[in-house]
Amino acid sequence: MATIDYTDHRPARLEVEFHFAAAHRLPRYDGPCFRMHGHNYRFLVAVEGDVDPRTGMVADFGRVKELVQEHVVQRVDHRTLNDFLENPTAENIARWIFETLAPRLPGLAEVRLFEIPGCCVVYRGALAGPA
Ligand SMILES: Nc1nc2c(c(=O)[nH]1)N=C([C@H](O)[C@H](O)COP(=O)(O)OP(=O)(O)OP(=O)(O)O)CN2
Ligand SMILES: [Zn+2]
Repeated sequence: MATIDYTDHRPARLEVEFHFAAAHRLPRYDGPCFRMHGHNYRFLVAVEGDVDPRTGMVADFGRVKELVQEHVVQRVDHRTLNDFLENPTAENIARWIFETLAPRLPGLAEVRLFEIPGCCVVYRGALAGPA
């Protein structure tokens, strides 16, 4: 049996993947994305923290899945994103997902959103201002 020193708390990061399909248009875009069109979005939610010595987990994958499904996926899947975001770029969608989850998901570290295969945005919350 492997030996782990459980009193030596170590951080870890978990990531859970989600999908939704939605329509959007970019009202300030000079090109085809100005017109209404759709994407199959994919996003990863990352949670960081110390591994609980009793459970051996940072957070329960199942609890993360429930929270994100309820508060994000069910609100955007098969919807028009412009109904609640004025300019639904990948950057703004990732930020909206992060800010929706942050009060509900302790340890939320990052949202990585793929709008089209090979192109993603990473949002990590507000950057620290000058000291
Ligand atoms: N930084 C960003 N750039 C672009 C965004 C965005 O949200 N953030 N969004 C778009 C368009 O909405 C669209 O999602 C991407 O279009 P495009 O690059 O044209 O990719 P397609 O796969 O749809 O088209 P191809 O011409 O086949 O590559 C644009 N940029
Ligand atoms: Zn688009």
